[in-house]
Amino acid sequence: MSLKAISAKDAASLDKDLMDMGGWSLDQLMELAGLSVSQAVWRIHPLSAGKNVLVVCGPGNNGGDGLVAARHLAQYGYNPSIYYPKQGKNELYTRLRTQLENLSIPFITDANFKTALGETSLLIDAIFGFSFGGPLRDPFPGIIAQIEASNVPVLSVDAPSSWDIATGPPGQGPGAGFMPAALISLSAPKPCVKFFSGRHFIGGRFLTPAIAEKYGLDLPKYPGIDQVMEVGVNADARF
Ligand SMILES: NC(=O)C1=CN([C@@H]2O[C@H](COP(=O)(O)OP(=O)(O)OC[C@H]3O[C@@H](n4cnc5c(N)ncnc54)[C@H](O)[C@@H]3O)[C@@H](O)[C@H]2O)[C@@H](O)CC1
Ligand SMILES: [K+]
Repeated sequence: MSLKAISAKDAASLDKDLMDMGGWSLDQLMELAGLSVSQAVWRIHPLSAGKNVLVVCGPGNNGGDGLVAARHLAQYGYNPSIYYPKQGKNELYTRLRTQLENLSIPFITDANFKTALGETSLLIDAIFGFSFGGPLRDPFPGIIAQIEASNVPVLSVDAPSSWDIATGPPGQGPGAGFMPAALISLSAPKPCVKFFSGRHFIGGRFLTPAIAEKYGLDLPKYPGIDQVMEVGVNADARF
């Protein structure tokens, strides 16, 4: 199955429509987005495959999705840890951080990132989503390069971080060889999905038929009560 993609501009506009006209708050959308990320983890990396999950969060809402996912993962029995090198200003992130600290979920330091990378069995890339625009600014070139050089399987949230949302991986430098093992697109795939090979999921079960029609999207047919649906698998998939 392949779902229609949405541009970065339309994805931002869709979120704005949901919040300005649809009665949604950002907290609600992020909660469902993060919940779907946690369910994708359960699918590709059950507890029996390893409980340590390193969640790398960026400064925007993609990072917020990672914080929410980490909370759910802890409730499922995983041992998430968070690397949050540049916390954004929105008070929502502070509240999400408090929720995680109250579950004793560790926030690791810059100095401990390399060690944490060596100790995890899965990395969630919640660094950048559809608002990313290259080139990478500090401290992210070094972080992406370390993730790329590691053998840790990665689940990317909404887009592989460092990839241009329209044109995919950068031609050179950090991210040029970055290929996450799995990707969860939120609401709809972004155009860069055509450069991705691996297991592909869709999540963010909150679109209405009217919104889907306005943006020319497919409404995913989520089975039962699932918040996530697998939409494609490439022969190279590493899970
Ligand atoms: N409808 C949906 O599907 C929803 C999507 N959400 C998430 O929200 C994301 C979009 O969030 P945002 O618009 O906050 O943006 P992002 O989280 O994609 O990134 C924006 C942040 O990254 C920084 N940044 C951008 N380019 C950079 C570069 N080259 N080097 C260093 N830093 C850079 C910006 O300064 C900003 O702080 C989506 O991708 C998705 O993960 C949810 O949280 C809410 C609902
Ligand atoms: K990402």
